[in-house]
Amino acid sequence: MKLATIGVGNAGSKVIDRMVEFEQATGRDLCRHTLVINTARTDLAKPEHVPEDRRLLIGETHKKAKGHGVGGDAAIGAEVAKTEIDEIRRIFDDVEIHEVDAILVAAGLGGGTGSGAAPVVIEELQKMYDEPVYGLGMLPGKYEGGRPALNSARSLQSFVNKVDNFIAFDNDAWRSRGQTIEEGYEEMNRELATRIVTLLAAGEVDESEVGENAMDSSDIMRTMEVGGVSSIGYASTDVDTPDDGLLSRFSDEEVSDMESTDAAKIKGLVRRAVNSRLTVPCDVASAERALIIFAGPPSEISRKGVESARDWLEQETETVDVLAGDDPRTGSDTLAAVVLLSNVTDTPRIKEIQDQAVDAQDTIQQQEAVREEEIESLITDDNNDLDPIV
Ligand SMILES: Nc1nc2c(ncn2[C@@H]2O[C@H](COP(=O)(O)OP(=O)(O)OP(=O)(O)O)[C@@H](O)[C@H]2O)c(=O)[nH]1
Repeated sequence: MKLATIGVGNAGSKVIDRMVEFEQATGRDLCRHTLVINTARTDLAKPEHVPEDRRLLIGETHKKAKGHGVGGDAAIGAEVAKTEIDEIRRIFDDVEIHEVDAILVAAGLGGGTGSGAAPVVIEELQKMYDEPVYGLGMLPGKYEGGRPALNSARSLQSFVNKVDNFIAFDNDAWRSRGQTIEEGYEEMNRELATRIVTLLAAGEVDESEVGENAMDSSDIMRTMEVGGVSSIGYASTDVDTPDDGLLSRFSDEEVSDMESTDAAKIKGLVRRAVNSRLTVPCDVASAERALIIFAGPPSEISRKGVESARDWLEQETETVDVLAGDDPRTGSDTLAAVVLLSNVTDTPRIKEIQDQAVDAQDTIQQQEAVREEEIESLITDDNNDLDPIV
């Protein structure tokens, strides 16, 4: 697939930056256009792989943002994006839309810029283009507290209603002990970039000289067209590509045994991808559609293995809509299986965030009411004998 990628806010921009890094390191060419949008000048300087002229600062003249971010206030994030929508639209004008199959908008949903501005950007993109717009959202950890949970629960509604498919990443599930927050985010962003690029870069070449089992962009888009929330599984293994003539040295029986081992390896890789940490933990059986991509040297991708892996996933997901195909990467020293579970409706973490958000909203409302009473009582004398000057 060929993508235009847009990072909104700090987390969204960092993930897009890591995607570009990963695709360059692995010889892929997924992100044909990149753009990052932020309300904080310092955060806008962080990406290492996004050209200077593809970074847009919004809210510089807003009385609260002033180029320093919106401090977690999603309403300001949305307001700033709406006010500067002409500027945002102008920067999209440079995107040669016929060169891309889809647009991906990434954001951390716990902050103010990502949660507030990204849905405004998505709404505009949907008006401007016919191509699908996908969302990629990082859900805040429970430990971050009520405000990020409230931002993300509300922003999730906007995202899912406006995008063609929303890929979720749960920071809680990916948190490791013994790391600073920055180290943790760095690792998460690399893991996420690996999954997204391995998935979406399949079928990026139009005139595929490779076999008929190659996954096509339209297959990926078909799996995602059901909308809702999606999760991604991934597993990889190192490969030792044998000499081409190696098999001829073995008997037919030996070759057949080796093929069964290869098939078992392929199936095992897919089981590992689904049973290890998904981008957002979910009940696999609640997926509406699924897709498996094998990225690696063609000689490592056993046909029998692909078929049995697909059969296995059909049973796990309880759906017949499971596609499996290759992304041949000759010369690659890894074989990866990436599994897209599209429209998963049973994701406990989203329920948890909503509960935390409702509690936070109640607390905020109560605190506001109490605060007004307390200020009133502080500035009023006991018998209310005094009047304000103006
Ligand atoms: N996975 C991941 N999540 C991050 C990272 N940085 C921040 N987050 C998450 O994203 C949320 C939003 O943080 P930021 O992206 O810094 O905030 P913002 O959207 O720029 O908004 P403001 O800072 O309020 O202007 C946080 O609550 C975290 O949950 C990151 O590098 N990786």
